[in-house]
Amino acid sequence: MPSSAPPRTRSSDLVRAARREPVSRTPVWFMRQAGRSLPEYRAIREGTTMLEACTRPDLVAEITLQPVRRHGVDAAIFFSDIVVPLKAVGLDLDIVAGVGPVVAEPIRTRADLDRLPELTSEHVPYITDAVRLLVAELGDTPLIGFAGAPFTLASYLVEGGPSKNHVRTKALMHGDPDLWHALCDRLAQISGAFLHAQAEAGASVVQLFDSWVGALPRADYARYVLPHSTKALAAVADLDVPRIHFGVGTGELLSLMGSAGAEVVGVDYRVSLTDATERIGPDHAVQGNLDPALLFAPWEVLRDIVVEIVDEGRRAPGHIFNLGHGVLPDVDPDVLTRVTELVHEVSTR
Ligand SMILES: Cc1c2[nH]c(c1CCC(=O)O)Cc1[nH]c(c(CCC(=O)O)c1C)Cc1[nH]c(c(CCC(=O)O)c1C)Cc1[nH]c(c(C)c1CCC(=O)O)C2
Repeated sequence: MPSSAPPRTRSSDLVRAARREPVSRTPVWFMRQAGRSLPEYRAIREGTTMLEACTRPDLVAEITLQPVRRHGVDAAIFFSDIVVPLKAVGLDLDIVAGVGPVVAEPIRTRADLDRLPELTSEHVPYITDAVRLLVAELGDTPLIGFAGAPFTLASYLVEGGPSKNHVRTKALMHGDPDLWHALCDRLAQISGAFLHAQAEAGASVVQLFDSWVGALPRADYARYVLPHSTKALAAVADLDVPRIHFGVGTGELLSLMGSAGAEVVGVDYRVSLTDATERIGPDHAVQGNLDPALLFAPWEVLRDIVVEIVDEGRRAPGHIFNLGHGVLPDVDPDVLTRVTELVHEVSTR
């Protein structure tokens, strides 16, 4: 199997945990560890829009490294956004601070699909450049590449922006299944190619974010989502990189998500790791699942909860410690450092 990931990260605890191999201690990283919780991030981002920052390899590399230096986490997550590949293929969209991705003209008809060509690595030279810079800097620490999953991307494209109820998305899915599948097939190509570009340039692990898929019942997930997420994950099957698949509110979907092809299933904080492991089965590692809101709780309380999650994780086939969703912007970053140290301390084998 051809491997593009740097061989020196092969024996890292993160990669080993993802492969359900023994680790020296539980690896930990935090979704959204780079970003507004860090004063050094707010300083470096001043005067640059989010999407502009994503196209500058020097900025991307520096922002990606900031939380690794500060917290001593076991992985870097590439600084970018799930909508960057959509912008790269020419779609008119922006990331509005405090709101999220906003699409100028939503995609709702077959003709609209023409505005969404397939992605090749030529669309994203700044991504592969940034990955190469990072891999050189990171040494033994793995870099996690990522993409948005077809459902979550489709939701932004069909709604035109963030949505609470995904009304237009669900109406399209059920009202015009052919168009839905055509849209998601295209998005699976784009996400898969985006993951492939990052892994080929040196990312050691990839994560497919299906953040909003918890809005669906199992039957709809199986029919309208699973084949497309499977295609996106299969796009990196030729590279030696473990895959993580995560969504929010996915308690009812966990077993199906496990069948999409990833080695690791991300678990949000609504389901215990013990229950999640039972649902997903012995062939997958799990990632999670501290409630990001609990980072605001008194340390004595937080401490016990972190220890409990580490203990549950030790009984799972493999465990990567993380939050159950992203870091909230106003969290005290010192708490993240303390959690990292605690996970390492109590899990050392
Ligand atoms: C749904 C989703 C998006 N983007 C992403 C997801 C999936 C993860 C999740 O469920 O949280 C993925 C993402 N977005 C960002 C990262 C960077 C790496 C990291 O996790 O540290 C990652 C992995 C940077 C970002 N992406 C965004 C920011 C904030 C913009 C800024 O700092 O100016 C960052 C650091 C913008 C963004 N982009 C999106 C949202 C909801 C927002 C926040 C809007 C806001 O509250 O301002 C879409």
